[in-house]
Amino acid sequence: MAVEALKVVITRPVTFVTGNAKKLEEVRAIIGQSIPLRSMKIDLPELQGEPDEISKQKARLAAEKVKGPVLVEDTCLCYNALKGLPGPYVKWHLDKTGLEGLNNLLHAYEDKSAYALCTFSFALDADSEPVTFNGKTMGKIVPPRGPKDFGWDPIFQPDGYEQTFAEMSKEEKNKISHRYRALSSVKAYFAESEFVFKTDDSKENEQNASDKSKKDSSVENEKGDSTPNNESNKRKREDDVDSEATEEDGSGKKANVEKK
Ligand SMILES: O=c1nc[nH]c2c1ncn2[C@H]1C[C@H](O)[C@@H](COP(=O)(O)OP(=O)(O)OP(=O)(O)O)O1
Ligand SMILES: [Mg+2]
Repeated sequence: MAVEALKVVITRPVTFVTGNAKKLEEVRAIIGQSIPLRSMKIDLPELQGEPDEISKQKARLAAEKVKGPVLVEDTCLCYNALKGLPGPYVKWHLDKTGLEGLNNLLHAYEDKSAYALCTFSFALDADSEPVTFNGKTMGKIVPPRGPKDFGWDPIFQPDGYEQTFAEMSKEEKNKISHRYRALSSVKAYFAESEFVFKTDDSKENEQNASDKSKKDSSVENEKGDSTPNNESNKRKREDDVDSEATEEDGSGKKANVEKK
């Protein structure tokens, strides 16, 4: 039948590939059960270019490693006075100069307005062209306020709010964030798509999810954790995904997509 013929059966959950445990936490909270999702910690290269291209390229690299359907995202913090910079390079600025440095970048400018931009890409497999989804939240850059457990949250105050992202509850941030907005489009895409998930390891995913969220919240700020292969890691950032969510999660399984 014509309708049947358009369906694409996906027999493995979508693998969200990230090295950042805080992102993963938010993605899980926002996506809920709407898309079968597992996670894998791979530190994909920090690429250069326009946000959509960076995100698409991340998806291609992730799909090559996972050999199955993947979701990735790249996050930018864009200052209007600096024509969108630091943008995708915010991670380096944060790592090298911290929140104060990110704030001082705007010292010479009146205009403190900025936006947070999240760009997700989904790739069915390494040979498929990734599909991209954007979400943007407008705000301004302020001196740091609130807990410092996730990136530049303490210096970003969204428009219409007196609190920075860091000062808000997770629930509140997840209702208005760049990530939430981009994921709304991701969810709509899957809801309207021809994809039918027939995964048989949903139990395993639930297990992964609850294990990880427990660990993520308990390892913050801790250095030198006890993960066996961690000794050679130079510095484990507080927002790294727990290395337990390793490549073991998804590799070694066979073809995941079959067209009807
Ligand atoms: O909602 C957010 N609130 C505050 N800070 C955030 C947020 N989302 C990402 N960030 C930080 C993490 C990194 O310093 C940079 C984005 O870089 P980005 O390459 O996308 O993230 P990442 O390398 O940590 O993880 P991934 O392995 O998914 O690439 O902004
Ligand atoms: Mg990255």
